[in-house]
Amino acid sequence: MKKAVLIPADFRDAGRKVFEDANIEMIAVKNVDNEALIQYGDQVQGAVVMLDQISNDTYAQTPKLKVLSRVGVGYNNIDPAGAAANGVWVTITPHANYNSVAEAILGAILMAARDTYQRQQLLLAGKWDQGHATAGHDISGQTLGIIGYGRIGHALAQKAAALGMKVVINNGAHHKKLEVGTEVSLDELLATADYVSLSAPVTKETTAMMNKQAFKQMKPSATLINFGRGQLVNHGDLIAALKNHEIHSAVLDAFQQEPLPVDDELTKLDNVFLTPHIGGGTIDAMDRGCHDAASEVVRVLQGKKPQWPVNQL
Ligand SMILES: NC(=O)c1ccc[n+]([C@@H]2O[C@H](COP(=O)([O-])OP(=O)(O)OC[C@H]3O[C@@H](n4cnc5c(N)ncnc54)[C@H](O)[C@@H]3O)[C@@H](O)[C@H]2O)c1
Ligand SMILES: O=C(O)[C@H](O)[C@H](O)COP(=O)(O)O
Repeated sequence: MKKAVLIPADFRDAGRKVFEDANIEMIAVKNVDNEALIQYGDQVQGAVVMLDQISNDTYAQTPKLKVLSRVGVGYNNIDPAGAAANGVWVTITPHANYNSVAEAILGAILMAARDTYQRQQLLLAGKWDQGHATAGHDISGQTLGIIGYGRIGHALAQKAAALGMKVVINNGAHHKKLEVGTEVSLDELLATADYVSLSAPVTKETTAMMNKQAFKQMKPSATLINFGRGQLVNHGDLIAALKNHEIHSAVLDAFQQEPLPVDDELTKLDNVFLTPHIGGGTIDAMDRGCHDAASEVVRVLQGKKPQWPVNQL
């Protein structure tokens, strides 16, 4: 009997072709979430997952399921141990989007350096404010603090250094050999960086690591950039720090609650720039991600170990 997988409706052709070539049937649904997994639980051996939360209770109703393949890197929407306990691999696509995210962060820095978004808002409101005193800084010579020196952090460090930024890096307790930049303590990074960029995973240590205390340690002229996960930041403390001008601004692509409620306090501030989790969402990255995610499913359904598992069976 033909094997079947659950895919999101917008799954790209680059991934569909991998399934077609392996003669695997695709069942497309709007969101591959608990509801869809339960609905097709007696049919599918694999599923491609985006950012929907998958609960451990679901596996009781997915007897054939062997693999949940994430298009993306963060897997805080799935419990890898819970999946493994039910005989389900969880895989990610580590090569697909790190450079795209690094480019997006670089864009955020360049834009924040000139308050570009805020200046457009003023212009559109009829205020031609050329005010030189508040016209921002060159990024060359400024300090970028990178928290989380993995794939994204490394790519970002290279790009920022090439543009003349001073780069300081903190990778928690995991020391890494650096090609550019200097490893510093978290305290030093927060105190010296003009831009603090988050690219660490969500763990016990990193959850809400950017809190009231951390914002007080940052320079009042500094910008927080979060293209990691919303859970890294205490939402209420960030709003207070922005309102009280304890930090200059924030560029945010990830939020504690996604979608960000349209009436969230953040949306009312004029020193923020918000995007809907698009850091790794270029067409190129999604083509690579869908291709790699499908390849992982095919490997598992062919009885092989996946290339990029985040759990072990
Ligand atoms: N906005 C987006 O679209 C988007 C896209 C891709 C990834 N992400 C997020 O970015 C994160 C990083 O992605 P990546 O591919 O670089 O992952 P990665 O695993 O390559 O790098 C993460 C790095 O963080 C380090 N780290 C762990 N604990 C830390 C701590 N307490 N303090 C500082 N550093 C710590 C790790 O040692 C590792 O070097 C992902 O977990 C995901 O949540 C977001
Ligand atoms: O499709 C999306 O929502 C994202 O582009 C993609 O899933 C990125 O996920 P991440 O790499 O942040 O885990």
